[in-house]
Amino acid sequence: MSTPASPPVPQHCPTPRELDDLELLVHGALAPTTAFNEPGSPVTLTLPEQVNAQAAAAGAVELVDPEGLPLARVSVPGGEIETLTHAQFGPFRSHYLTPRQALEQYAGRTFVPVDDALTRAQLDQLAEVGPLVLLALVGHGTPALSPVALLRATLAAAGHLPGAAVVAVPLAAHGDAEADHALGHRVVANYAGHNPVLALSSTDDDSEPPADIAEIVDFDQPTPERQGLVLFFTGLSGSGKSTLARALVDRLLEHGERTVTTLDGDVVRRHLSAGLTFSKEDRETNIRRIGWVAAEISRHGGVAVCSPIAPFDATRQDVRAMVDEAGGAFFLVHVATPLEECERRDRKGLYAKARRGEIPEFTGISSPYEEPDDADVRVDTTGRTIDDALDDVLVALRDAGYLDLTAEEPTTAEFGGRGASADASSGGRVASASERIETPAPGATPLKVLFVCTANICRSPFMELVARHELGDRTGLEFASAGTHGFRDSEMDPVMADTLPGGVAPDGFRSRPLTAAMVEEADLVLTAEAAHRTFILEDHPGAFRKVFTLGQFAEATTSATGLTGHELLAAVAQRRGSADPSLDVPDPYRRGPEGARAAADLLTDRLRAILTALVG
Ligand SMILES: Nc1ncnc2c1ncn2[C@@H]1O[C@H](COP(=O)(O)OS(=O)(=O)O)[C@@H](OP(=O)(O)O)[C@H]1O
Ligand SMILES: Nc1ncnc2c1ncn2[C@@H]1O[C@H](COP(=O)(O)OP(=O)(O)O)[C@@H](O)[C@H]1O
Repeated sequence: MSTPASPPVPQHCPTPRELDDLELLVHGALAPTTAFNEPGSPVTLTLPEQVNAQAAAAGAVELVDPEGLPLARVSVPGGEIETLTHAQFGPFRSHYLTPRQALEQYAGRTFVPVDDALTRAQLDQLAEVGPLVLLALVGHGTPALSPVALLRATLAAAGHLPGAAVVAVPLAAHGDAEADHALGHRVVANYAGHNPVLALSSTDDDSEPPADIAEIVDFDQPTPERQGLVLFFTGLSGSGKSTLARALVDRLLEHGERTVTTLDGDVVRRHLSAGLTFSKEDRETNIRRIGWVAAEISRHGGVAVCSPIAPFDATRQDVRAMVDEAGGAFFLVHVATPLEECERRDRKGLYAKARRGEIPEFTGISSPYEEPDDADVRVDTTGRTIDDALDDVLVALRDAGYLDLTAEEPTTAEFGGRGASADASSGGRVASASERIETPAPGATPLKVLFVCTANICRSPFMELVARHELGDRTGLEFASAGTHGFRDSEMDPVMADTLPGGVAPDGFRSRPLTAAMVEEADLVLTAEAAHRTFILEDHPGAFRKVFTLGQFAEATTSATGLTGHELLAAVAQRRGSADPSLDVPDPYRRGPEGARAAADLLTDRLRAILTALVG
């Protein structure tokens, strides 16, 4: 009879703190402690419930590094360690010695524990001591500098102390100052053996590190203007997350000093999280993916603007921790528009469907939304303009010391010349902003205007045909149109065509879907609705200076009197208002002759204002 197979030993990747502890344990640096979870010891290993159950059944767990390399087998219960592989990767790996190796190589030297960048005064103190080993205490959670920066700074310090060696010791922080102090003593004593240990005198306030070390510190601790930043909007569907995030991204792009990545809930679900459902588990996966990408962006000093619902507090905390670990700052905006208002807006008709039971697990209706109590700012958008609501976010961002985007948009030189005010502090930005905009002489090149609606059969052909009729080609303006979801080669909708003014025939017109080349080629893109503008900017964020809704552009031109053509475009690009959906021209398709007439009137009014402004 064959014996039953023993259950497989589960694998587990420990936290960075536990990995550091593992390395010290297998190096004998924590002697006499040689195992995890000894009574009263801060050196603990916590296994997730499921792994723990499997490990208990198998009698052990295999600890792997983040890439899956098996490092050690740990008995469960017991915590005794059998080494499988020593850690092989990580910056400056060759400096990670065991106490035994350090003692063999550096017998007779003075051992100096280092947990911060050394100052000139400390270097002067050490220069008197003789042969040294600098023990860089570079475990996870080092308070002053990141582990790799502390090691770099210690290596740089060794460059100031002829003959000094550097040994890296992954002594992590365990969140208990007293226990960590005792642990530090023990580890240093194990490395130093019988050799002398020198505790550095606490840093003299006036003494700074030398320039090469200061540079390493600066790089590791970027000023708020250079630190990566994750702006995370959370709130119910329809609360205004995407709208505010989009407006904020515009401001960031206008500011021009940061790289910006947008991670909108809907957009992420079409790409990064395609296929995920709205179950609690899938929502958590979705948010952790967003958090992971955002954290990586922040690691490299970028700004990530995220706007998912993110209904669960624990997942938002996970994202905060990921960003924190990556050295970025996490700024949480709670778009706290109440459910009643979101449901009243119901832009996508989803609340109505959810109420009818057609969408299960709909946030706020049949799935929970946990309100954050750790938001940096809380904005209820009810009854407020987008600019007004955005202002709350901008003020909070400024007051928290991250970014100041509250200043008026920089004014162009052209506007300045016409009496608009630009204070001295924004002078530099005025110049750079106007330099970025190409303003060819009026008349030098035709100005290409592209009208966009959904299917390119009602509103956008109306605009194209009427604009051409009113102005013709003689004014140096060219008109075209396309649809965000347009069919190819359809005729203009006959009901809408009936509203065309006398003398304008729809005969030769055929619809076409919008392409990237069309957006690229146009000098000005005018959309019927804010949603069309959003659609375009999602794929062409850099086009934000030339894509406007018709209503938005018409409003903006009223304050740019005296300018025409390309100059007018440049000016509006600088000081445009928001794409407020209340300025949209609603879709007349299948709304009968009355709907068509209403749309035609609205379009004609706005078009006249715009054409008059463009040609002067
Ligand atoms: N069941 C259910 N519950 C909530 N929302 C739903 C649901 N089904 C589809 N949608 C649409 O998906 C958008 C929310 O996706 P998110 O990825 O932001 O949600 S989550 O953070 O994973 O909970 C959300 O978009 P926003 O309105 O932009 O928030 C909805 O349009
Ligand atoms: N002050 C405001 N801030 C943001 N959105 C507003 C505001 N007032 C009205 N709205 C409207 O509310 C809707 C919010 O939709 P959206 O930004 O897509 O929300 P979410 O991304 O949270 O689902 C938009 O139609 C927007 O125009």
